[in-house]
Amino acid sequence: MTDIPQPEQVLDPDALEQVLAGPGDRFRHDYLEVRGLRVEFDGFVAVDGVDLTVTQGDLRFLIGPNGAGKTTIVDAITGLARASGSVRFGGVELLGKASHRVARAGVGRTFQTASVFDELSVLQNLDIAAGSRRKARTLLRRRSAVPEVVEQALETVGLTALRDAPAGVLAHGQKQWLEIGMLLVQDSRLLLLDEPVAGMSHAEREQTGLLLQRIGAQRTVVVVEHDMEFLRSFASSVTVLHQGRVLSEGTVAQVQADPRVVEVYLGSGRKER
Ligand SMILES: Nc1ncnc2c1ncn2[C@@H]1O[C@H](COP(=O)(O)OP(=O)(O)OP(=O)(O)O)[C@@H](O)[C@H]1O
Repeated sequence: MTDIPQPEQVLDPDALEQVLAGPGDRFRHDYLEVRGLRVEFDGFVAVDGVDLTVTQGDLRFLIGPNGAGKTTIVDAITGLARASGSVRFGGVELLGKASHRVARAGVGRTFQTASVFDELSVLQNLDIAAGSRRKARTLLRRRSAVPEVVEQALETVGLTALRDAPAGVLAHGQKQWLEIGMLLVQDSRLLLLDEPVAGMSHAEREQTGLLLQRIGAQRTVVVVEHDMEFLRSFASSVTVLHQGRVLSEGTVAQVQADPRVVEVYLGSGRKER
């Protein structure tokens, strides 16, 4: 007689959850909810009661004139600027947390200037971001076995062929992609990207847009950007800020047709970047 497994032997709850959860399911209930966000610098109110809801699968662009408060919002979300109000992601309150704890809650950001280690290889940069516990000596040695998460990130950002190249030799766009890859291996489920296509060629911008769409299909992505052509091609929704407040929000077509947006941001006198 064959030994028939008992139900409790078959239904290991952890294994079952893994089987039931498709690859994208892990992100499905993620959303960013900002309420009444306020940031003050020595009496100057840079962010003045901002509400923002961004759901997983949305590719949200934050735009507005210089000084509108876009970067300060990202700083507040990531624990780099003291703020009041509320910022929740995945049900976790982020305000008041130190930036490393915000990162641990699944929130990653890039800066206007890419911050990769130029003398280390693409792979080593990703390894460090993955928080590998291997000793520095082993970390710096070329290896044959690459963790799957790193392999996947290389593939996603299109840098597989350059994995052993020093990051310093990468083109400007490739460095930005490496930084995005570093957020992926850190398992950031919310990505906040500050002017990711600034200084990129047209071809690099196109590739970056497609990359963000791929990532944005699963994760929650907020892009701070001035490049209107890029926005028109890739944004699924837009929030327009002006003097620390939300001026308008909607699809690209809706905000472009909003007379207040035309007046303060898209007006004929404004030179598009
Ligand atoms: N650390 C700081 N101390 C004092 N004021 C600051 C500080 N950081 C930002 N500000 C001010 O807050 C306002 C918002 O700045 P912020 O950088 O968020 O604007 P932005 O919309 O990102 O602009 P840009 O498009 O030029 O990057 C600006 O008036 C800026 O001078």
